[in-house]
Amino acid sequence: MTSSPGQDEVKSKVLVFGAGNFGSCLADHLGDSSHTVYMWSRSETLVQHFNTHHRNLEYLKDHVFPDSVKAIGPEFPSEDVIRDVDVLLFAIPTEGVRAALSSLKPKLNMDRLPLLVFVNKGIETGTHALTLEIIADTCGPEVAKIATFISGPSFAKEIVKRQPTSVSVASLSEEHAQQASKLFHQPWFRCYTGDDPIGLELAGALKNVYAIAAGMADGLGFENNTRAMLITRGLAEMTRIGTAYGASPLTFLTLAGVGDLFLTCSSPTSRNYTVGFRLGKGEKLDHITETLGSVAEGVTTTKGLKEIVNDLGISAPIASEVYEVLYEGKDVKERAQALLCLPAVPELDFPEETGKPAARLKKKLGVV
Ligand SMILES: NC(=O)c1ccc[n+]([C@@H]2O[C@H](COP(=O)([O-])OP(=O)(O)OC[C@H]3O[C@@H](n4cnc5c(N)ncnc54)[C@H](O)[C@@H]3O)[C@@H](O)[C@H]2O)c1
Ligand SMILES: O=P(O)(O)OC[C@H](O)CO
Repeated sequence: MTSSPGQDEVKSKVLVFGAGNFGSCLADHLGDSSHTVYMWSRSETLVQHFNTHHRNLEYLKDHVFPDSVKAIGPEFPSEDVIRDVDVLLFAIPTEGVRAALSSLKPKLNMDRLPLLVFVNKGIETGTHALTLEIIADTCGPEVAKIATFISGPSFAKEIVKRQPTSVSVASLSEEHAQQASKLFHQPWFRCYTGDDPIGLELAGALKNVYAIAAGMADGLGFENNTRAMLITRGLAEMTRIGTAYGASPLTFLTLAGVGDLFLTCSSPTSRNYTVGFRLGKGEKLDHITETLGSVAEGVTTTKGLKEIVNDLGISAPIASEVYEVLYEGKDVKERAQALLCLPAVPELDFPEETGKPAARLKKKLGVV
């Protein structure tokens, strides 16, 4: 596939934080589009091997990366490197974002901020903060207001094979959402922009919890009807939570919402689905996470989501059952049966009170 006419001809310097599946996949994607890419890893062995062989020792092992991608590390990137690039791309799990941004902040040139792109899909445990809030806490509201977020149905191992993929790109700043879209957009990686980063973040984080539920159902031996039920009722639940939070309900019908929910609830390529499937087969959570070899953000997000749902005082039966299995040691089969025995309710019910958490967050950012 050739590049589309009229795409961005300007070549950028990009620093990717995280050399896992998605960090290296996006480094490859941007390097392929002739941008200059630095990829930071905390592993010295990975850095040396990558720069010698153009391969990642730990993730996407079969893939050969273009010369335009150089690994750096294991030390956190220097101020010189950070101030020299146009784009900072964060592809590390949500639990690591606060520490990374705290190290970054003193090195940022606040008079000439780079484009900041976040692709993690999770809710922070303890604070139950979205990444938008973590950015505000660590780097200040001015940085959060221009931060951009990418989410959608996008398995790293398919992107490196140039399987046509589409994602949602959102920011409180339309200008910056456009910039991020322009940077990534290719015929095989199509970007659609939006202005609801809170909804996009919630959609990307929550679909991981429902992917665990879908995996559990498959692991227990349930078939296609059951998976379709979980996807659809999961979407209803995500939309109810997101609307109560203050996101647009329509965001849950985007690539970042139903698109990614479909993908991760129906494929063993999904790590979250795999966690659920293995739980459904009777394995213990600790053993699964120790042997998975990569992060499944839904596991920690289930904890943060529980607090959000409790604070909002709304019904989220599927997420609650996932929480009970993961964190209260309840039996998967017994919790699935409990879900099936819930009384009949109206199919569509939106929360009466909406918007408080998003309003609080926007106030923190100085956005009306
Ligand atoms: N893999 C995918 O297909 C995919 C697609 C879209 C979004 N994502 C999201 O991207 C994020 C990263 O996922 P991934 O697939 O690359 O995970 P991964 O487990 O493959 O790699 C994570 C990387 O982050 C690094 N890391 C972990 N904790 C860190 C910390 N505290 N500080 C700095 N670096 C740290 C690891 O060393 C590793 O390089 C997740 O939020 C995931 O949901 C992944
Ligand atoms: O492997 P998962 O479950 O983390 O899913 C990866 C991406 O989020 C798919 O879009």
